[in-house]
Amino acid sequence: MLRWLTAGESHGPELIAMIEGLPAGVPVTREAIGRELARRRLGYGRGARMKFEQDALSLSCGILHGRTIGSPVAIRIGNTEWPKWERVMTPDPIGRATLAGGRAAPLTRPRPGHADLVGMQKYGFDEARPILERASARETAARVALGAIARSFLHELGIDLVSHTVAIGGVHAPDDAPHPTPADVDRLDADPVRCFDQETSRRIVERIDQAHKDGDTLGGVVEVVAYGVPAGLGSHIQWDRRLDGRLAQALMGIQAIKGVEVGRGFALAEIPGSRAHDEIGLETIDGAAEITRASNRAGGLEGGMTNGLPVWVRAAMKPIATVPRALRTVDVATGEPARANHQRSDVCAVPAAGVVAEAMVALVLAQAVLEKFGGDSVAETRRNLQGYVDAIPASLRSAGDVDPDAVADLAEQVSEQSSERA
Ligand SMILES: Cc1cc2nc3c(=O)[nH]c(=O)nc-3n(C[C@H](O)[C@H](O)[C@H](O)COP(=O)(O)O)c2cc1C
Ligand SMILES: C=C(O[C@@H]1CC(C(=O)O)=C[C@@H](OP(=O)(O)O)[C@H]1O)C(=O)O
Repeated sequence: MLRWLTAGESHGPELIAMIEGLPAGVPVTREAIGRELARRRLGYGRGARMKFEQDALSLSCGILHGRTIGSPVAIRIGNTEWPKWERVMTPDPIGRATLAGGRAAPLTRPRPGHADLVGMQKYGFDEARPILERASARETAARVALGAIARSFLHELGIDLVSHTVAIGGVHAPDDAPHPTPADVDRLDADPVRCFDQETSRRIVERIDQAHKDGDTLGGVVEVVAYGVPAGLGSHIQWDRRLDGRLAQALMGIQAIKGVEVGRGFALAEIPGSRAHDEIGLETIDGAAEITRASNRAGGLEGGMTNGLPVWVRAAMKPIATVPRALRTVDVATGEPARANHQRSDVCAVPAAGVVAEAMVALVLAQAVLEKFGGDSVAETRRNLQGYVDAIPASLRSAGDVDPDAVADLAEQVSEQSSERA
């Protein structure tokens, strides 16, 4: 079983990530993980901290000469901000009274939308510091590091992922905008908001500038597409084995993600079945008849299982909770109405959330691959996968990838449906 955990506070000395259950032979280097961590720091609209803090990465165990050896992998990501926080965040029982104000001042004005208030209520604290430290999305650096390893494993099996920004602050890429493939990752990462459509990107940057001027924050929507995923990961047998449900939890488990969509998700609820599903056809390819699909509105998942088409999921992020034009709250120290704590913050972290979403999808897919195919070495997993694919009878063979979404087609159907309703 592939399982992973993270530990660490936002302003603590380090984040720690651990993953167990990977086969031996997965290529892993500091450079490759470092590249993924750097991608997570990208994005127009991120706050001051991203400019001066680095992810100080070290690989503690489980990797020898650039490959996993089958034992647990542990990763350490040092917070280079630590020296400034060493006293405030010390694990030693120094007593709060010995700390002066500034960074050490109790955070008694909980921010609406963050974990502050409910965390204080639940864990019995009179200020938010012990809550926000772990609720902070600083933790996502640890997940991205783990995701980099999962990606590498998937890549060995011909599975590759890409993520991109679909919308920020109400500015959407057109439904018929082309979809990126893994070959487009560099181009996407070079874009200030990781959006594939240049005109949308330009308008999003303007929108972020406006929010910044207004002392406001923004959310948005990201999409992850995984190519080369074999049919049959996940299962229809029990609710908790459905891969769509597991992906939804993994995405919803990212800080500030409030909605998840599989394939055309919500749009499918608007149209009749005759227009919503991916019709099955036959095509002769190299002299053999193969099963084809006219579209991929289901996002590569039917009955909780992958169906051999690209897996396609979206996640909606709420706006950042630390709004510069601070929201109304209560100062729990005085019992008086107040404005929420605000020091510094991202205006928008949607592009980074896309990279985190990619990592979470990679981890869940790697877990599902290992459940189905097992293997103590990558070579064994590959053999098992190939054996399974080869054993599918000719009459059930699929032609493989189609266009990932047929979005334009569906958009047309949705607007037809709206005009029918009107
Ligand atoms: C990559 C990323 C960066 C974030 N940066 C900030 C930030 O700078 N300030 C903030 O208040 N929230 C930030 N958030 C969101 C908070 O972590 C989130 O609002 C908080 O955990 C509560 O959300 P929840 O209700 O989903 O748990 C960020 C989230 C992500 C994914
Ligand atoms: C540090 C990261 O993100 C942080 C996530 C975050 C939050 O509240 O979620 C708040 C901000 O931190 P601070 O309050 O110290 O300015 C972000 O910078 C990171 O992504 O590496």
